[in-house]
Amino acid sequence: MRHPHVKICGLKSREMIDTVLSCGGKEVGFVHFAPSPRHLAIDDMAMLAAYVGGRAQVTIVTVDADDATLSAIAAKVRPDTLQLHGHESVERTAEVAAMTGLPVMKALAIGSAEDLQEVAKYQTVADRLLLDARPPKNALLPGGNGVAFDWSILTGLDPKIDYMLSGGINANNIARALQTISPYGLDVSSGVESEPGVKDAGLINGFFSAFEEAMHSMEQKRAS
Ligand SMILES: O=C(O)c1ccccc1NCC(=O)[C@H](O)[C@H](O)COP(=O)(O)O
Repeated sequence: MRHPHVKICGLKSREMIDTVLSCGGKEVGFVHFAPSPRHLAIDDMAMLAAYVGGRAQVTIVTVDADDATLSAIAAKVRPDTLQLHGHESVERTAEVAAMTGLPVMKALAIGSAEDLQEVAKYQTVADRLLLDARPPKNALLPGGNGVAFDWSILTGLDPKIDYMLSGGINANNIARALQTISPYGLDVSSGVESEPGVKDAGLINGFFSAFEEAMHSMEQKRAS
């Protein structure tokens, strides 16, 4: 049984990075998208990435960013992964990977079984896929909205395709998510916030406890 790797996204401070690392988080995400309450300037992301210092993977979230922005992120922040969370086409995704030389994670919105066709297209050019909920109507952000989708849709996915599950995951639903599907990674943001953009150490600890408990009880069930 695989033990998914957890990414906590939208971190903005050293203190919260420390909390995530002490809980066993393997990846941290910084958001570079001005309308987001989690937005960070490139220099601030570079400072926090240096603070992480290889203790976890660093992923930078961008939304339809231009070449100059992506090049500046690659040069100054030097993340492990660039997350493309906008309407980047298959061609643009390949272009960004070639231009920056960085592994690219393409976020795809999932709302129905038809959306799995997009997964098949993008998995040929993206190093990783993040399967997220469709943003609610009139949402200002394409991600980080705290909404979940029907995870059972993903049971129709080719089992050879690795993906990170995202969208509305929290301490209360993580057990159900893991009973439904087996992603290689989990991505959490709003579920560990006290208000949009404000991470909460208690909620981060609570999420990791619920995650480990869910894994433990599934492993015990398998063994019995
Ligand atoms: O989090 C944001 O503010 C954000 C803004 C613009 C594009 C993407 C954004 N977040 C991307 C993420 O990877 C989130 O962690 C993911 O959508 C899950 O968020 P949530 O449903 O809040 O857990």
